[in-house]
Amino acid sequence: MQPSSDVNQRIARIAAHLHPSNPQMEGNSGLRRANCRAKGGAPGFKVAILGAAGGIGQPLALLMKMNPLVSVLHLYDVVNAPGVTADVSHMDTGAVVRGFLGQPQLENALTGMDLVIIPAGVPRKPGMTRDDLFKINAGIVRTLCEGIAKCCPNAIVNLISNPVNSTVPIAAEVFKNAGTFDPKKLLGVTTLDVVRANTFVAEVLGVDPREVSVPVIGGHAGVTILPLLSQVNPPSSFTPDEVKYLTDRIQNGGTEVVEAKAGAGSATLSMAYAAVKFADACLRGLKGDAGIIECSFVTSAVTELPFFATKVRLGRTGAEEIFPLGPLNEFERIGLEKAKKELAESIQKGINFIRK
Ligand SMILES: NC(=O)C1=CN([C@@H]2O[C@H](COP(=O)(O)OP(=O)(O)OC[C@H]3O[C@@H](n4cnc5c(N)ncnc54)[C@H](O)[C@@H]3O)[C@@H](O)[C@H]2O)C=CC1
Ligand SMILES: O=C([O-])CC(=O)C(=O)O
Repeated sequence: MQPSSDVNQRIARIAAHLHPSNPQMEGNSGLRRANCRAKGGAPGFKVAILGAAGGIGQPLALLMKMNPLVSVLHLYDVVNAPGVTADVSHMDTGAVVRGFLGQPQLENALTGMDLVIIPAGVPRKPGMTRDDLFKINAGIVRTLCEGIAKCCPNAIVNLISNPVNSTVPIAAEVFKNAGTFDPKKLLGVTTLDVVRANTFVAEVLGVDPREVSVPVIGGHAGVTILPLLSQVNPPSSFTPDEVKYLTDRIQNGGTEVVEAKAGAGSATLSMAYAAVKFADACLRGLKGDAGIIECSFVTSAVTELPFFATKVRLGRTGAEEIFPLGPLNEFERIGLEKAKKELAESIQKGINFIRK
């Protein structure tokens, strides 16, 4: 193992000198862009993706580059950021793209950002739980959040890295230690559970998934993913067999993809779609659009747990209103108790990682 300072110095040298043909990379002179009279300062939001060269990061970068609310897009990773940046920067959409490679460039990647999206970390292989990722991803999330606390403490954070049930508490502890914690601005991304629920419910009902809205509460792993089929919009009824089938499939949607990919990772394309759906909702909230409601795993008092996913209203300052669970049927009440038990342990594990 090389000492990390050596590795960091090597990465900095690579970033500064080995990509002279890539004027979007941090560390280059930028002469070409200056010669091109690049405007800069276009209206819109500044967004960073941390883990931008990964399976989620790349399609997420593509989709965020297409978002008209984004004026500046920073792509950070510990590998392959120059290639992804060069590629995405050629798209003829408004956002200016800049790349950042390795820890020495993390602070520049984060400075001035309005929204930071984090899909950095390792994905599951068949047979693993999301909690099996804790060992590696907890440390990655801690480092990245320390950077956010220092460089863009007011940014909204969309946390994708698993296990979300633990990484969100880790991020909260890091921000508390730094004195920058704003519970409204830390949002665990559970949108893929809602996207899956809408899709599977629409299949059962034989309708267009765009017309279906299923609240999914709790957390983002196994039984902590609790779809509220009694609150589907438009109001729909399901047989007990349908409820069981749908609940199982929604709770195990991630595993379904992990097994189908057979060792090549977990959901990336549907996740990038879900991440962009959620990030776009956050940006519309920041812009001042009214009535933006999404499910998210946030600091919450709707149960006795310190974090819980429910519908939230997104506004200029983040998750401005957290909605209660609403009326649950007997099946959902039993599911809620199971979800809370597992969630309590995962949350505590995240908190302990920073406190102990
Ligand atoms: N919240 C959700 O609904 C979902 C979460 N995930 C999670 O998202 C994470 C990423 O998944 P994939 O993109 O498929 O994995 P991947 O392995 O394809 O990409 C991860 C990227 O993170 C980068 N990375 C690693 N350490 C880093 C660091 N310290 N700083 C910045 N970047 C770093 C890697 O270089 C890689 O490019 C996993 O933890 C996965 O479990 C995946 C799907 C859904
Ligand atoms: O299942 C996984 O490991 C990735 C994930 O969180 C999902 O697809 O929901």
